[in-house]
Amino acid sequence: MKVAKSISLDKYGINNVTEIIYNPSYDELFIAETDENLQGFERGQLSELGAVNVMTGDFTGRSPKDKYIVKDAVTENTIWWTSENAKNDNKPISQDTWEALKQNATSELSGKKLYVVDAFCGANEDTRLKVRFIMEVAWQAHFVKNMFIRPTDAELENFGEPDFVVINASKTSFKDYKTHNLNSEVYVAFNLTEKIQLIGGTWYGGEMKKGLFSMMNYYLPLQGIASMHCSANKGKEGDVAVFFGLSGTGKTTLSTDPKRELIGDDEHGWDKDGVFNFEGGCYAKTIDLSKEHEPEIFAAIKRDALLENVTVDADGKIDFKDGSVTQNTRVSYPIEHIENIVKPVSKAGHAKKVIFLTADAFGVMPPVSKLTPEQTKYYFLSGFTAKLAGTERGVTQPEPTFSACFGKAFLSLHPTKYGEELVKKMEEHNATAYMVNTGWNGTGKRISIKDTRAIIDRILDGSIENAETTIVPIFNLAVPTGLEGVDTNILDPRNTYSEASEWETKATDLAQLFVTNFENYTDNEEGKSLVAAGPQL
Ligand SMILES: Nc1ncnc2c1ncn2[C@@H]1O[C@H](COP(=O)(O)OP(=O)(O)O)[C@@H](O)[C@H]1O
Ligand SMILES: C=C(OP(=O)(O)O)C(=O)O
Ligand SMILES: [Mn+2]
Repeated sequence: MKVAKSISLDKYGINNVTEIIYNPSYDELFIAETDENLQGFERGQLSELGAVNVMTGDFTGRSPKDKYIVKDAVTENTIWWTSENAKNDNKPISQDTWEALKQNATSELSGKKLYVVDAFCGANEDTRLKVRFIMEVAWQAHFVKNMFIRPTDAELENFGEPDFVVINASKTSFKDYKTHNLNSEVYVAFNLTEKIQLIGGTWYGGEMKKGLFSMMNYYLPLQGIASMHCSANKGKEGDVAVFFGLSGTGKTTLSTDPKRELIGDDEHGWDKDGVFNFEGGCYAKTIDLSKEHEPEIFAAIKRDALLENVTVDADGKIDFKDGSVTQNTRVSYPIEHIENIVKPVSKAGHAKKVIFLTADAFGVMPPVSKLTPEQTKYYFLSGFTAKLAGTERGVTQPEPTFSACFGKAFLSLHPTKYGEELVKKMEEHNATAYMVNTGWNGTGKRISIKDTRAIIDRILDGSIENAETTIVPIFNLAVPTGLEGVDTNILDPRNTYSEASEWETKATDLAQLFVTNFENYTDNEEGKSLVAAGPQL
């Protein structure tokens, strides 16, 4: 323990704590999480790459159905609440239910030896949250140390009172959920007045990371700052690119580019000075991970990285191909495990290129399209992709989905708010947008990482602007007819089918889904005017 601190957890309702391990070092965490006396999911296993692997039990992905926000004077008129006509994951709970959940979590943690980790969410001092994580499981302390911004000793000394507190009681769950009309024993609950997140019943690390993202998505747009579910990197000329996309579309894979400095792989803000990371680490998918296709991520899996739900045999040998526990196998690592990163603070200038990643399981979308400003707004609000199996509970097959702003599950405010903030920044800084399909085409196969990387290179070096384009009908998307380093046969998706009419049938079906989904946004003039930028039947 570098900083000796006397912290009382009584104010959170956690009493009689026997010991507090405060901001432990990586070495202390390693010893604690591999302790042979640990049982069950608490115990990590050392793998051949030096990283410890942990299993998270039933919950190997987020559980959006168990997410709740206390509806009170602070949130009543600000949160984008779920409604019968427009369902989302922001389900209201009463103060009474909150008290019951808090009682459940705090009584689990009372009387125990606990870990407390203080860290930052957000790279900029003026908008970051000082977050305190409280938990009884060592590897969870390791996870948040990897994922959030690690304060220096001096910053820790002056940390003061946290802006937000996360109480993780994953070992217990809420048996009395039916009385309170909740979905299950599991809870991921937020109180914006008390500024506390409670977790019970799920061990999935992603709940802590994405929970705070939802909170940044609340606070930043209200201050006129774009808050984005995207990765970001910076080229040699200082040129910044952001890559939006739902889980599994390639944010982490494609932003980790040895030619460019990584800013971050998942959550960013865009303010008057530029793009900045919320996090201090990355959370990469490891299913089918190969040294050949993703060498930087592979190399990041070493001591201090933390594997989740990866198959490791008794000798520590890893099988990244095994998805028998979940398709959503993961590794978290501090961003410094990637060699080419923006240092010392994960921030850079304004973005010039905005890329929307979609993993289209229908085989309709072109691998790359140039978007007009109107199409940019339309496709951002639509947030089309296929949900891949695993990251959310219950999703076992790729499912076509419209996830507003490419991150509906994490939006605390109405989607149009995120659209407004993004468009404002893009217009101010002359940024252009592209849609990149990292999913499937008429061949039935996923577009190769190699082709996608070459497409991204041509967007980022600007050469795509010189390419001739053709308009793909129905969607009216401009696609280049040739790009250096990219298989020409795949650029127009119609050419990947033996009969172009097969594409047309699928495209018509998908266009219908777009049109229906966009009805969520046509209750005002601005929304109505965007319909013309979408697919036309
Ligand atoms: N063409 C492609 N582009 C990007 N990723 C691809 C592609 N084909 C397959 N993949 C795989 O898809 C997954 C993308 O996941 P990831 O980059 O972690 O997504 P995200 O960060 O958006 O959740 C990785 O497992 C990657 O290996
Ligand atoms: C960690 C998650 O997302 P992503 O795949 O975008 O990193 C998640 O949705 O739980
Ligand atoms: Mn990711």
